[in-house]
Amino acid sequence: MSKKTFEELFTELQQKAAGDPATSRTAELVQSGVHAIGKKVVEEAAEVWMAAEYESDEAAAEEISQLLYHLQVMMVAKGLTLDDVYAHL
Ligand SMILES: N=c1c2ncn([C@@H]3O[C@H](COP(=O)(O)OP(=O)(O)OP(=O)(O)O)[C@@H](O)[C@H]3O)c2ncn1[C@@H]1O[C@H](COP(=O)(O)O)[C@@H](O)[C@H]1O
Repeated sequence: MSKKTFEELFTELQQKAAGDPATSRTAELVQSGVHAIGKKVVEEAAEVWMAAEYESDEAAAEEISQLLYHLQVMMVAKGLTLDDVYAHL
């Protein structure tokens, strides 16, 4: 299992965003644009809900990680930083 913090993942995604879509899912998603990323955010959010209600804690944790990943991709695509978001916490 790979382990990284939320902040470490965000730094990695910022670097990957301008990379090769053939080898980076992040680059592929960022190039596909906010509309396509938004659909993934909604899809992953629904999967979090279903896993939390009907599946194991491990499955819920995995779906939550995928939602956090796609939220970060949206932030990168929009040019938002962690501080932009943390300002509202
Ligand atoms: N944490 C993630 C991560 N979480 C989820 N995903 C992607 O989200 C997908 C999960 O969504 P789905 O189950 O809907 O997958 P899918 O059905 O194939 O998606 P669609 O193509 O059909 O939309 C996974 O298959 C991955 O492609 C992630 N892709 C990358 N990362 C991390 O991001 C970093 C950069 O990755 P690359 O940009 O690929 O180099 C690395 O540290 C990765 O570990």
